[in-house]
Amino acid sequence: MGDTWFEDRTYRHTDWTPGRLLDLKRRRGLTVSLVVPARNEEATVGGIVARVREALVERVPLLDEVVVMDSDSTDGTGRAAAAAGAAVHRVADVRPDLGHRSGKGEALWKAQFVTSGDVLAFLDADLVEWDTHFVSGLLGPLLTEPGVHLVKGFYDRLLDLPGGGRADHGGGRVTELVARPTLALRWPALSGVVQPLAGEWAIRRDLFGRLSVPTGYGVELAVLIDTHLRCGADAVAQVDLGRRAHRHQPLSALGAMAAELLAIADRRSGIEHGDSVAFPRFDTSGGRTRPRTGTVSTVERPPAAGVGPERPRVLGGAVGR
Ligand SMILES: O=c1ccn([C@@H]2O[C@H](COP(=O)(O)OP(=O)(O)O[C@H]3O[C@H](CO)[C@@H](O)[C@H](O)[C@H]3O)[C@@H](O)[C@H]2O)c(=O)[nH]1
Ligand SMILES: O=C(O)[C@H](O)COP(=O)(O)O
Repeated sequence: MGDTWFEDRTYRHTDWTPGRLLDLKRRRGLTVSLVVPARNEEATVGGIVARVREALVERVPLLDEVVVMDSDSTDGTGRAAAAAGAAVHRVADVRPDLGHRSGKGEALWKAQFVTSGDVLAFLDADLVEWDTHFVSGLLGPLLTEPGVHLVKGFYDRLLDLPGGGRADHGGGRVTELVARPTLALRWPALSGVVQPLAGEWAIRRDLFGRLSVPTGYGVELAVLIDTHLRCGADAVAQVDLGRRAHRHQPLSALGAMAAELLAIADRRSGIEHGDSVAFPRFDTSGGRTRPRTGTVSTVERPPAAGVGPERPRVLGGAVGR
């Protein structure tokens, strides 16, 4: 790790008040879009949008738009988000000429076609312990340091306990066991990043538009590594946001996420696995353990800046001839 990266590029959300950030934003003439990717988050997305809008649109207008990317939800996610005041886009309906993939990265990539902010900030929709400084806190380094292009949030990751209640630490299992060790071994300049997989991050649009984007959970790791490779570690900053709790995925799902992250990291080290990796799971029902074949997609979208305008749809005929 660069000797001084952590000291030079680590901030606390309390370093700036929202009012100070608004002043800086106006002086820099920048606009900010908040993007919330959501797949089946009916229980939480409405409350998240409502709180963000109240604090960061109505009270202190730091955000120019609040957009929810509805990622193939089968519940009332879109309705709840719209009722709370978000602009809602179904990912599959955005730029249909480019096809549709499932996954969180796809939602973030397509968000570039339906937002206009100079800065894009991201916030997960499954948060259960958080506050609106998760968004405003990310903006400080981007509004004060011209050399910073990507800001990651970090926090204590709480862990739900089996009998109820929450431990103050212990969440972020893939972060601790896969992402951070991978960075330490392959890109030690990034080993001071506390939460490389943080779903709360912000990036300048002109950089995001130049990066290829994994369609699944590899998006955060890829953006971090690629920002470092293109612009150097000093283009990355991190902000302490306090404490965070979210809805945990089961360990079996996290194994697939880990496999995807390793493949994405391999690709950036010159090891290519193709569009998917085989990742078996084990079925232990009936007292016997049997492997069930499974695959994890490692597809990436090309940089959005190189994607041309939407081709006109010709009713009843061929497209774009
Ligand atoms: O196909 C999907 C899957 C997830 N999400 C949303 O993305 C956010 C994070 O997804 P989640 O399944 O809760 O991921 P985590 O288990 O929390 O994974 C962590 O690690 C991932 C891999 O780096 C990051 O993408 C996440 O933001 C980070 O919270 C949530 O709002 C989801 O609704 C989608 O929009 N589409
Ligand atoms: O960031 C991670 O490692 C994954 O989101 C898993 O988090 P969890 O262990 O808190 O569920």
